[in-house]
Amino acid sequence: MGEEANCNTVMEATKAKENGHAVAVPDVKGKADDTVVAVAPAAEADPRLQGISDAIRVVPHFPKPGIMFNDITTLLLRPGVFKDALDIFVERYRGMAIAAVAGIEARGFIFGPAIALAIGAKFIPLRKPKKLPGEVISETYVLEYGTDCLEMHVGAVEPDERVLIVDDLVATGGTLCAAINLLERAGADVVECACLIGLPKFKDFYKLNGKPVYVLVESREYEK
Ligand SMILES: O=P(O)(O)OC[C@H]1O[C@H](OP(=O)(O)OP(=O)(O)O)[C@H](O)[C@@H]1O
Ligand SMILES: Nc1ncnc2[nH]cnc12
Repeated sequence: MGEEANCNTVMEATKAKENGHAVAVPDVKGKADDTVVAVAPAAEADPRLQGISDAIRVVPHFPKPGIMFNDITTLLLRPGVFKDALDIFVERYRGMAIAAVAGIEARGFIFGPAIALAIGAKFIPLRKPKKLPGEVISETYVLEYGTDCLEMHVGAVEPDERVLIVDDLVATGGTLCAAINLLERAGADVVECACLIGLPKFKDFYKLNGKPVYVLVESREYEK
C-alpha cells in the first residue's frame, strides 16, 4: 500500500475497482497506491451522471482570472437532475450505519441535509469562522491564496460515530482535509467524503488523509 497523502499535500490516487475490473486512476503524486476500492458508476453504466455533468455550468475567469468555476446553481434549477445527484449518494450511503452527515459551508449545505434525512442521519454544519454561537473547535487550512478556517460545535458528534463529509467540489482537497481533521479531533470515525465534482486528475475514487473521496463527475475545463 502506498504512502497516504496528508493535508499539506495533494491527494494520492489509488487503484479503483468496480464489477471486478480495476480502473487506473492518474497518480497525482507520482506514486500509485495498491488499495482497491469501489468507484462511482461509469457514465456509460449510469446515464444520470452525464445529466449531472451537463447541468453544471462552467464560468471562465470567476472569481478571478484563470479559474474555471463549476457552478452548481444551474443543476439546482433542474429538480430531476438535482434529485438524481442526491439519489446516487443516498443509494451509496444507505445501510452504511452512518450516524452523521457533516456538510461544508456553503455549498455542502445544499446537498448534505437532504442526504442526511434520506439515510436517517443527523446533519452537522461545518461553518466558516464566527458563525456558530456555541463552543467550537476550529481547523485552519491553506487555500491557493491565504488561509481559511472551518468550525464545528463541541458536542455535535460523539466519539466513534460514523460520519460522512459532503461538499460540492474537491479541488486541492484542503477543505476536505480540514473537515476530516476537525471531525477526527472530536473522535468521529470519518467513513468517506462525497462530492459532486472533482478536478479531472482527481476523478473517480481516491484517498485523502487515508479517507476515501467519492466523486460523481469530473469538472469540465470548458464552457458549454
Ligand atoms: O478542494 P479545495 O481546494 O479546498 O476547494 C474546494 C472548496 O472550494 C469551494 O468552496 P469555497 O472555499 O470557495 O467557499 P464557499 O463555498 O463559501 O464559496 C468548494 O465549495 C469547496 O468547499
Ligand atoms: N473551479 C472551481 N469551481 C467552483 N468552486 C471551486 N472551488 C475551488 N475551485 C473551484
